[in-house]
Amino acid sequence: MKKSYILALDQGTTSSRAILFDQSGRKIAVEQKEIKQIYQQPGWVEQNANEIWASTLAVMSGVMLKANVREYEIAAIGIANQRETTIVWDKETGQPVYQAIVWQSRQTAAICEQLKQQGHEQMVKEKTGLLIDAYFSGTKLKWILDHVTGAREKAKKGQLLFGTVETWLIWKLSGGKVHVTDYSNASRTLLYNIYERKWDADLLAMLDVPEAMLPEVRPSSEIYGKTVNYHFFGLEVPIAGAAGDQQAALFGQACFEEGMAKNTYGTGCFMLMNTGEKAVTSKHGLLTTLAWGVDGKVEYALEGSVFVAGSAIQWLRDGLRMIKAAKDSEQYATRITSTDGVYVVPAFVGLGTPYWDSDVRGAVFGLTRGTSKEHFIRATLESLAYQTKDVLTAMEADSGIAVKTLRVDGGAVANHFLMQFQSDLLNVPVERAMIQETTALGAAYLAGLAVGFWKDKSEIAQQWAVERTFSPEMEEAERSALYQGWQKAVKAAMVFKS
Ligand SMILES: Nc1ncnc2c1ncn2[C@@H]1O[C@H](COP(=O)(O)OP(=O)(O)O)[C@@H](O)[C@H]1O
Ligand SMILES: O=P(O)(O)OC[C@H](O)CO
Repeated sequence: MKKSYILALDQGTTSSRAILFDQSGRKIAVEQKEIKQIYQQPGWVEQNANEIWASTLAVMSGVMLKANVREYEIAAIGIANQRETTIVWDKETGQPVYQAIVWQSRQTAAICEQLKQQGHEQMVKEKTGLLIDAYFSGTKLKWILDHVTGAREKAKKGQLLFGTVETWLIWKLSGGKVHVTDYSNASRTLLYNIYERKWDADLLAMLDVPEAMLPEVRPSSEIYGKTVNYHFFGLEVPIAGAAGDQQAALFGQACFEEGMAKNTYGTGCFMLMNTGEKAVTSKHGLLTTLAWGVDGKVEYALEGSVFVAGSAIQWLRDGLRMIKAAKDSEQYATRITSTDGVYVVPAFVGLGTPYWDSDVRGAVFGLTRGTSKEHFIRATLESLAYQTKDVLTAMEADSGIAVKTLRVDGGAVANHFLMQFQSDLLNVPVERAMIQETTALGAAYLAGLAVGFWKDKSEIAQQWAVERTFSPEMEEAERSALYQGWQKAVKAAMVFKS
C-alpha cells in the first residue's frame, strides 16, 4: 500500500494540531483542539501534561477520520512543539509529578535572580547561547525538583524523567520506550552546551539536576522509534522528526540559506535567522540557538523572542471582553486611521528580546478622553509589529545582514491590517507563505526526509510559495514618529516594575 502522507503534530501553547501533508507539501486536513491554560498565581502559566497528550492523540485520530486516511498510508510522524515547557514524570507509572510549566511562566524569576547574583551569567551565555531567564527549561526543572517532595532523590535513581513537550509525546507514542529530544529543543533547556553538543556538567551542577533524568539528544530528522499499536494506530508508524516549533517553522519556510529569516506570530512572536554552521554571538539581546541537525550537519540560528503577541489578542477577547473572536480585532482596528498616540506595551510576563526584564508588566500610554475601544484594540495589534521591529533591528545589528524581505507565518498573520502595518513599520515586504501552518510543515519535512518521502532540502525549497506579499506604503516621517513613540512607551513601562 502506498505511503502517501506525513502526519505532522504541532503541539503549540494554545492548541494541539494534527495536519496531514502529501508529497507536494499540500495540506490535506487539519484537526485542532485548544488546551487549557492554568494561572495559579500572577505571572505563572501551567498546563496539564496529560491534557497535552490526550489532545494530541485526539487530533491525530481526528485528522485521519476527517481525511479518511488509514494508518498504513502514513509514511512517518513529525513533531513540532511549544518549546521550553517542562514536564517531569514517573518512569514506571507514566504520571507527571507536577503540571507542565509553560515557557511563559515566571515562577522561577527568583531562582534566576539568585543565579545572576552568584555570577553565573557569563558561563551560561558561553555554553548555551542563552541568558539566565525564567523562560528556559532549566530553572523550571529545578523548581519542580525543589517543590515536589522526594523528586530529586527519585530523579537521581533514574525513576523520574524530564522532557520538553516533544520528548513527552515521543515517550507516550512509543509506549514509554523512547526517551529522546532533538538538538533544537535541547538548546532551549539551559542545560545543554550548544558548542560541544552535550549535557553540561557545570550547568547540571548549577541547577542541581541529575543527568539520569535527561533524554538522549538526537538529530531533528531520524527515526527515533515507532508508535505502539495499542494507541490509535493499528500499525507501528515511524516517529521520524522533531524540532521546537520555531525552528520547525524556519525549516517549513525553507530558510535553508545563511541570512534567511522568518517571523512567527503565535502566542508569542519568534524571529529566527539561519546562520548556517556557525554560531553567532549576540550583543543585542538575541539568543544563539541550534536550528536543527539534518543530513549529518548541525546548523545554528539567531533568535529574537517576544513573549506576548497573539496572546495579547486573546487578552482582548477573554480578559477585557472587547472582542468575541481574535479575528474581530481587524474590523475594530480599521474603523480608525490611527491610535492617536495610544500605545499598549503587553509585557504581561516581562519582556524578552531585546530588553530581558522579568519584572516589567503591561502598560498603556497616551490615553485621552477621546480614547475608544477601537484605539485600544488597534494599539494592541500594533504592539506585535513594534516588538517585531525591536527584534529585527537587533538581528540586523548582530548579523550585519539587512533583511530584505520577511517570511511570516502563525495564527495572527491572517490579520491583514497587522501585516500591512508590519511591512510599513519595517519598510520591507512581508511575505505570507502559501501554507500558513509552516510549523507543522517543517515537522513534516523533517520526518519525511528521514524516511525518504522527500529526497533533499532542495526539493523542499522548490515547494515553498508565497501566498501574498504586503509592501511598505508608509512615509518615512510617519514610520519613525510612530516607532519613537513606542520606544518611549517601553522605556516608561520599564520604570514601573511589579
Ligand atoms: N485574525 C487574527 N488577528 C490577530 N490575532 C490572531 C488572529 N487569529 C489568531 N490570532 C492569534 O494567534 C494566536 C494563535 O496562533 P497560533 O499560531 O495557533 O499559536 P500557537 O502556536 O502559539 O498556539 C492566538 O494567540 C490568537 O489570538
Ligand atoms: O506555541 P507557540 O507557537 O507560541 O511557540 C512557543 C515557543 O516555542 C516558545 O519558545
